Amino acid sequence: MMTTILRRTPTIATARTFAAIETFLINHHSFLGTPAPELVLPENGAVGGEARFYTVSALKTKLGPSYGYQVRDLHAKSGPLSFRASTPLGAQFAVEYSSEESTRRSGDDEGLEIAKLGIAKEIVSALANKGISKLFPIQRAVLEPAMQGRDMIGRARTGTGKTLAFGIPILDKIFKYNAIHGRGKNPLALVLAPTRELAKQVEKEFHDTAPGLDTICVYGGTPISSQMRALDYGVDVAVGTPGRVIDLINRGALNLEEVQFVVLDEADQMLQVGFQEDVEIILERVPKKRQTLLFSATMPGWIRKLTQNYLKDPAVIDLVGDSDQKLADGISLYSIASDSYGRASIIGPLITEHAKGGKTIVFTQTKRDADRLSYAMSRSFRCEALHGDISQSQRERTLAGFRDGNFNILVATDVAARGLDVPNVDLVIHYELPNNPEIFVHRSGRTGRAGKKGRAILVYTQDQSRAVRTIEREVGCKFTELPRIAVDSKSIDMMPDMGRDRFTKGSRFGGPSGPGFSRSGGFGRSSSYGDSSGQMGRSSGPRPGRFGSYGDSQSGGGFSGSSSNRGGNFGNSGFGRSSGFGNSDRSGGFGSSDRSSNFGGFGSSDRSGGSRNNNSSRFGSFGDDKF
Ligand SMILES: Nc1ncnc2c1ncn2[C@@H]1O[C@H](COP(=O)(O)OP(=O)(O)OP(=O)(O)O)[C@@H](O)[C@H]1O
Repeated sequence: MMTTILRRTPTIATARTFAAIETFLINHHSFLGTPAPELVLPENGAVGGEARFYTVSALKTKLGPSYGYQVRDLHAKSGPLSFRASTPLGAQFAVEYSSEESTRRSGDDEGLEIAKLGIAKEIVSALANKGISKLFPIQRAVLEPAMQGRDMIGRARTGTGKTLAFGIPILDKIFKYNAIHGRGKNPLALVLAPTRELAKQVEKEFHDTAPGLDTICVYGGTPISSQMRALDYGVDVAVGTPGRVIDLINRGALNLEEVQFVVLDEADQMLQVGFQEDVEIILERVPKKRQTLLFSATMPGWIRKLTQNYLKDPAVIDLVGDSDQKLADGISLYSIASDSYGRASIIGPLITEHAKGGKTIVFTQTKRDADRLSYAMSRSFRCEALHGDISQSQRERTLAGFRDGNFNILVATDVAARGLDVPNVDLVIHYELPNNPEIFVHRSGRTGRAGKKGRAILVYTQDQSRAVRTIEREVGCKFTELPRIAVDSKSIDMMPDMGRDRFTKGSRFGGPSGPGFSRSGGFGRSSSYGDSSGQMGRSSGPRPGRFGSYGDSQSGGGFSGSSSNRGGNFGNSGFGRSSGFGNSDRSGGFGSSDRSSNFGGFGSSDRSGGSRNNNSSRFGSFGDDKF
């Protein structure tokens, strides 16, 4: 109670605050049957005579320790003076750039000097502490329209700084807004991300960039109560995964009525079927008058059409454009053929040869393969697995250990494909073909970030060679073929089961090449990468061609371009609205164009409770543990 009184108290507390506290103490202690402590007014901090104003810090010093009460300021951190009590009237952000800056902007292709942009000093110095003093191209391109309040679709290659591209203008605007209106309890910005790890990373980048603002990251797999408490103290920015955000809304803990900025990071994934329903539930709670920003390194054609539902007159900032090359510049690509049995055994030699002591991420299609491969490799290397069936606390420990260099090889499902920014990942190995070209771009993009160089190696079976060419065409890249690595039977025996059942689920590239391939109804390997039980499909919405495979269809496997609606129970993987890309008229080629959802099975929830008030519950959850 006292905490609440003081938390809701402006930085300057009046005698009224004291009266409220006094009453509380008397009532509370009479209830306990103990004498109420005498309230000692602070000597310091009084402003003016009889008005008796006291600083909150004086109150905290005096009252907190003396009486054993926890006393907190409004939000966890100190902010600008005054308290924003009313609902804001909409964006009131005027940003002037210095003329010097304007000149620079129109000129050369050097990064803009952040210190000269009129951005809040705190942001400038926080960025400088991180060694960031000039904007990257996407940041430069986004800044002005973002500052003008434009909705936006932003595309730039992996590792080119998209987080700060939307982060800097939003944080700057919040600083300026708070300076005028004071700080409020409800967030002004909401950032949605598809995985917990990415949400955490984005929140950390926001926090590091604006330490004076309060940011929170909300995601499943962690106690909701602490997130509710933190929200109750008030935040400026909420970052989270959709499931947990909805939970918090339903529990009345997260109020989005004051949100003025919404970001969908990895927008093409956030708007894939499954996530999209959750995103829509959330957007219904956000004021219509807002600025919405969609960012990703990949923006398939369908997304542009879909965004009309979410964006008003968006500025499209596309630094990839029609360029054939969709990968980040510094990534060298290699491919290597292997048969299914031998593929696990060649990973070690590939790492030894190509990682050169740096970090490696090996991407598998299934959680089971991630576990098995990491287990098998752990006999010779220090490595760990990361996927959605691992407890959240272990996921966090694993990622932290990988970042810190406690081990250098991470074997992960596509839960790690998007957004993760781990320094010094020198090598990415696609242990199996990804489900679609977007995922290939994102997986590969875990290396070669922020101007650094990196390598990505695609392992394929001989009968997937057509699919490899298709990737080259779609991604605008060229693989350098590595010589086959001879594998002796002893090392295969050390990798029991690896590769034997790959095609019972998993990649939509490539035809069957190993025993254990089982197809149901002709396209059973329809892509779920969780082992999670699939739910039903849903028939709604005219989204074509999402079942296409781009396998080599020697065996008739390339199911291409069902014109179907969403969903269906295909194969053994549950939810089948996965992934085609390519033309539906190309049998066995990429399914036509659209919505290349790459995930089939619905994993269990990112939501730890709360009611779902919407038909999307029929899908089970789309939490990130589906990967
Ligand atoms: N202006 C800058 N100067 C130096 N480093 C920067 C700058 N902007 C961002 N970075 C760094 O570049 C790295 C990549 O940034 P970020 O993760 O935002 O990339 P991204 O474009 O979002 O990548 P992805 O598409 O994989 O999500 C981060 O480590 C970030 O701190």
